[in-house]
Amino acid sequence: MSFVRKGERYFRMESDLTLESSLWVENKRYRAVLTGWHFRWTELDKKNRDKRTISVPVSEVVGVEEGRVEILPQKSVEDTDKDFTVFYVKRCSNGGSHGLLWRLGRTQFSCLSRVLRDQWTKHLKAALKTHSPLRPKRLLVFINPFGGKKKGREIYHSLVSPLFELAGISSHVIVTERANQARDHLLKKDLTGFNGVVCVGGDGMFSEILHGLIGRTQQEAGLCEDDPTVTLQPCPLHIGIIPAGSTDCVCFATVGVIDPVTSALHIIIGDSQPLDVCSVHQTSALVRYSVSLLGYGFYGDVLAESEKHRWMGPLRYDYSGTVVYLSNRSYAGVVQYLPADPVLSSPRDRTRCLAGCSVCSRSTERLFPNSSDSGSLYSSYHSQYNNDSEGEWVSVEGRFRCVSLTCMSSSNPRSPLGLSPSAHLADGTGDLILVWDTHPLGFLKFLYRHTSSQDQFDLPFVEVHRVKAVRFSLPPDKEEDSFAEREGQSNDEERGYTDTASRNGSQQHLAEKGAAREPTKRQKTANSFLCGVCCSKAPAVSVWNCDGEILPSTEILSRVHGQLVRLYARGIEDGAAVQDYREESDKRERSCYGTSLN
Ligand SMILES: Nc1ncnc2c1ncn2[C@@H]1O[C@H](COP(=O)(O)OP(=O)(O)OP(=O)(O)O)[C@@H](O)[C@H]1O
Ligand SMILES: CCCCCCCCCCCCC/C=C/[C@@H](O)[C@H](CO)NC(=O)CCCCC
Ligand SMILES: [Ca+2]
Repeated sequence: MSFVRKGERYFRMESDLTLESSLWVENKRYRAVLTGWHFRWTELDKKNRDKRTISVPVSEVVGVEEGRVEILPQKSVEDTDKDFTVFYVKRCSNGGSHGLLWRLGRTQFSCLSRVLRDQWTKHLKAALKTHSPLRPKRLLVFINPFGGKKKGREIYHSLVSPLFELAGISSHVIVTERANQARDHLLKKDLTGFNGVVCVGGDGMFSEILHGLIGRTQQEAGLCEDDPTVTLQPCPLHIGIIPAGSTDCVCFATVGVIDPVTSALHIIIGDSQPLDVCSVHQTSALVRYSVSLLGYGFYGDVLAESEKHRWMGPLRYDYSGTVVYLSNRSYAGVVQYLPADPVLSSPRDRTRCLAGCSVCSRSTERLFPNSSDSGSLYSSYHSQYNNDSEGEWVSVEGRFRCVSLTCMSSSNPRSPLGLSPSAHLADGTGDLILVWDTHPLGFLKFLYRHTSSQDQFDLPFVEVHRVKAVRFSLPPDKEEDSFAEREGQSNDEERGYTDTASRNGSQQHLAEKGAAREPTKRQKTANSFLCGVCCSKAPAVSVWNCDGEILPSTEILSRVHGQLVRLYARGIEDGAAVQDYREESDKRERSCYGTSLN
């Protein structure tokens, strides 16, 4: 430890990264301390009995500038030689809902001397380098100018680019001129020097980036994406999502809010959230990848219907949802699945995957057993299939309202807890949700529960399984020309739950779930009303909705690839948990977390 005399005051340096001295903020004197992990300042006013401390984790410092600096509404620098400005992440409440909004906090400090100022800026910058190894230096940014409300360019240039500049990140920006341009660029062009890829757009644009990066990584590793048994190579580049689409489900489910500034700050500080990805194959050829929804039946039909009403914008999903619901369809199918280890977690354990999730961390340890530091993460990737004994496939057959597979919760503003509230972002499994054919009011109840915290799986015609892989096929009599049939013809089968039990090849299964029981009089009335509204002829097959794209195949095999990509995110921060942390540290040292309680 050394004490350095400067003027009449002392400041203390314990090592290269720690520093302590008096600093002034708006004429008030503070005791400021930089330890390895935190930068804290406490007011030294005798009347300040509470000793309020502002504490910012070094990993959440966005930038350190000499002088008195503002960046909003535009950058201005008052170049005084005893001052410096620290920018950092500041959390704001999000109206009580999950997920916290992040904003740029800024404090301008004054020192007694220029030497001391230089010490502070030097130490803070060095601490940043040491504690944030994944901060990007150079990013490749794709903007979809037509996504959502067509505000992608404006959002990037007014809200995101100034923050990147402040953080010293250089970016190469490409405004796309056609669909799949970003994917093709990532597949073919030189990506040397980039730490990550940022997509400004919605789920469709994210999917392009996902396909481009996964494809490029496998090409370079000499792996065949078509083979569902191959252990794919995780992508070395991180993906950042700046939400600017009409549906931003991946952003919502991984950050907790749909907010460009919050997402930009996660990118800047180099947050890293691994994400499971499902590969979807048809007869040994890769069809697509999915992260949020691989859905047959209701969700496929809604997407197909919504394509006819694109002019309605995001409202088309509500409209199409109503039309499809009223058409009261169910589909025959054979679903086979490979259960995940039930000891690790369950889709009905009522836990939530939040920032720092222990289930996902254990999965990281299993997948990357020899990596103590994130730099060597990919070199030690553990094969998911060759070392595990695969386990036994389970098969069920019957009529379904919908069959859905999601490898994350897929929470979104429409459904704040998502399709599977206890699913994990990075545990190497997906949740298979089977909704057996049922009466219309039952299905409405199932859908409605997605909008509240009521358990949508606690219904007799719904089951959920945590799985590693899923196969879907048509029952033997429906195998031929399924896609053509959907497109052109229809069969004469009548719909409705009353015939479910007799047609079901899985009687025992249904009996267990109670779906085969006789309808009540009230249910019969509702059903006949709804069937009057719906079309009497419906196709025998549905389509697959794969993250908002219709798949060209009905019979598929899907496999979950644990942690195949990494996002600049950290999972959903629970407002209550951060509050608890704040109160804890308040009790301990009367500090607050990244923001002043004043
Ligand atoms: N310049 C472009 N012109 C036309 N389409 C584009 C362009 N750039 C990207 N796309 C495509 O637009 C689709 C939708 O983009 P995005 O997800 O950003 O917006 P969205 O409004 O949420 O989309 P959706 O129409 O799926 O709701 C993506 O699948 C992407 O491939
Ligand atoms: C009576 C109230 C009924 C309310 C029903 C709420 C059910 C909401 C569940 C929403 C699940 C969305 C899952 C994510 C899907 C995305 O990968 C995909 C691409 O953006 N979106 C769609 O396919 C868009 C298709 C959206 C289908 C609804
Ligand atoms: Ca998962």
